[in-house]
Amino acid sequence: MTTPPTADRPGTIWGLARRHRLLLAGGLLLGIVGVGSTLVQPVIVSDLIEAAGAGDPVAGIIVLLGALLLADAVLSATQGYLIGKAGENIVRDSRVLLTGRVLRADLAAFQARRQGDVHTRLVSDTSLVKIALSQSLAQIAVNGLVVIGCVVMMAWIDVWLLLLALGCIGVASTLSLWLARRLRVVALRNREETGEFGADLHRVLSALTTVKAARAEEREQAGIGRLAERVRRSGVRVSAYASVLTPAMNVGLQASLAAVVGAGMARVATGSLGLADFTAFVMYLFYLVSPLVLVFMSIAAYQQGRAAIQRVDELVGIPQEDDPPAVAISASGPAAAPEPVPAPGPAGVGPAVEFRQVAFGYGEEGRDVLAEVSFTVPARGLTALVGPSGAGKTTVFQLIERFYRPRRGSVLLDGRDIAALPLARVRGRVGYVQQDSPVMRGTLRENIAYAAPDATEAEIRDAVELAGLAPVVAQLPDGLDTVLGDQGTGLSGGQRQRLCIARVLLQKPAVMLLDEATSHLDSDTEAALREVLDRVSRRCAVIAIAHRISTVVDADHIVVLDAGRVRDRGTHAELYERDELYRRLAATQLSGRPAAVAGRQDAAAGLQ
Ligand SMILES: Nc1ncnc2c1ncn2[C@@H]1O[C@H](COP(=O)(O)OP(=O)(O)OP(=O)(O)O)[C@@H](O)[C@H]1O
Repeated sequence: MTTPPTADRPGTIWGLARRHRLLLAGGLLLGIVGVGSTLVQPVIVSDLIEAAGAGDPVAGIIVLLGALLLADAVLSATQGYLIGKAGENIVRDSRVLLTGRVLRADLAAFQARRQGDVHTRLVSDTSLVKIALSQSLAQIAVNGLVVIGCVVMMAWIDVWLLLLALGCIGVASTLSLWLARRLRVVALRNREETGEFGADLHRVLSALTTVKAARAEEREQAGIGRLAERVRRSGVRVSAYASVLTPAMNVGLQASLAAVVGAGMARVATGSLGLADFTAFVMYLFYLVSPLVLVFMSIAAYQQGRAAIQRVDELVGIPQEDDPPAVAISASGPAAAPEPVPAPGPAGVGPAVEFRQVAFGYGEEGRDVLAEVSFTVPARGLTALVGPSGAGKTTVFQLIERFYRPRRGSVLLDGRDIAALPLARVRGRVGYVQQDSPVMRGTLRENIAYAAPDATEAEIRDAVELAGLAPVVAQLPDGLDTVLGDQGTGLSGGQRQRLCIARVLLQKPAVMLLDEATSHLDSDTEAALREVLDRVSRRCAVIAIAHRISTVVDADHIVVLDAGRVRDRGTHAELYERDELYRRLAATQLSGRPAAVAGRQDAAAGLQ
């Protein structure tokens, strides 16, 4: 279920970095000019020594040296700013890209991942991407150039002294490169473990009341503490490799400095090397030290960043919900534009939803949760879906929303296979009040208008009124502008259900799905809401999963699901008469009352 690469999906983080190549190149260019001004300084100092020794005027040389030092500082500051800006741009782009990929991810692929790990990749791994792609690479490039320049100038002054210096530095460099490679491995492990830590924290915090009620705080703290300890251990290993890297280089450099000073002084004493040249050589060696150390430190940072890039890239590749392509591509080139999606038929004509021989299971290998399910839902009226727990009722709704695709058979909306319809169209025509009444942090108004952000104030108030939410809003200090906490804290379960119903009413869908949407309501509120649904069902199809007999009795059609199969269809009276499972459900699960009483009352209700 992957979406082919498109123009707005560059594929990798490197693609994003290329978008900011101008800034990166500008920064690099300034860095290179700065390198030039750095490299020329020892030559000028050498000239200064010679001029001073010969008694020539030195003022001009001193001014030139001062100007070079100033230029060096300005260039280095501007370079740092440009590279930093490019880095921030890359972080923003990668976060926007990742957010889009995650929001449009195939639901099964998304659910297979740990949510906290996704969060870690989005928030902290993207920050490391910046360090790798902008700062580290720029440091490696600019400081690498300084190193190369110094080596060239040193070779120009005295090749033998250079070979001596490089011999000592070479050993240290080889060791440092090996350390850098090891560092990448441990850094990747550290990122993975940080992801696991985030995932577990997310698991616990999203079920905090359950943790408290189960008195599991200590157990959870200990478990998360163990993960934190694993992160600490791999983090310490990262620090160990990173901190050995610089001293390893330093030792090599100091050894080479000692060797060069010893051998160089001997050469100066014999007169085979001039003092001015020797001074310039030693200056280049000093200039080499910190860029070389920086190169290796940047390699270390880059290796850590690469681990993050790998994780970010992997998340970018998450399978996407497949939308039918806008233009079909055939072997002979682009085919004609796709058929236009027909507008819904006139009132009451044709079924709103139809299941044709649908089989479905979660995951590639999972068992069939639905098998050969066929039924139709008229364009108007209330259709109830009943069946024992686990029969597949919610799954039916998820297929209508096209959260998942059937393994076999087809789901039709307005007579069209939803597999061929644009997702936005399917979800625009279907309103879904979910079982767990999801409400987000934000105001009541934002939550209600979530699926219809352009709704007018009057429309919002109508929906609030219809959903029976008006008395709740009236009691809240800021009315519709009251801010709700995460998962809608601040509202009761029943109030959240009404909010979700208002949200869907505002959307004015052609098909309204209600999954246990009235289970938390008291009987008065439910009766009022049933009247509303009755009215709504005169202008659209309402499909309700209900355990309450009151909803089922009123339904125009009832579909009985059992173990993923349609067992029977009919009205309450018909089913009560002929279906043993339905009678049992009506007597126990549907009513929650003792079988004998429920049977009497329900039969009476059904025969009304
Ligand atoms: N995301 C999922 N991944 C794997 N299996 C799932 C998933 N969701 C549901 N199932 C399985 O699919 C079957 C049908 O679940 P479904 O939620 O559709 O039942 P239901 O009839 O709505 O049950 P209830 O009345 O208890 O809500 C169950 O056996 C369940 O374990």
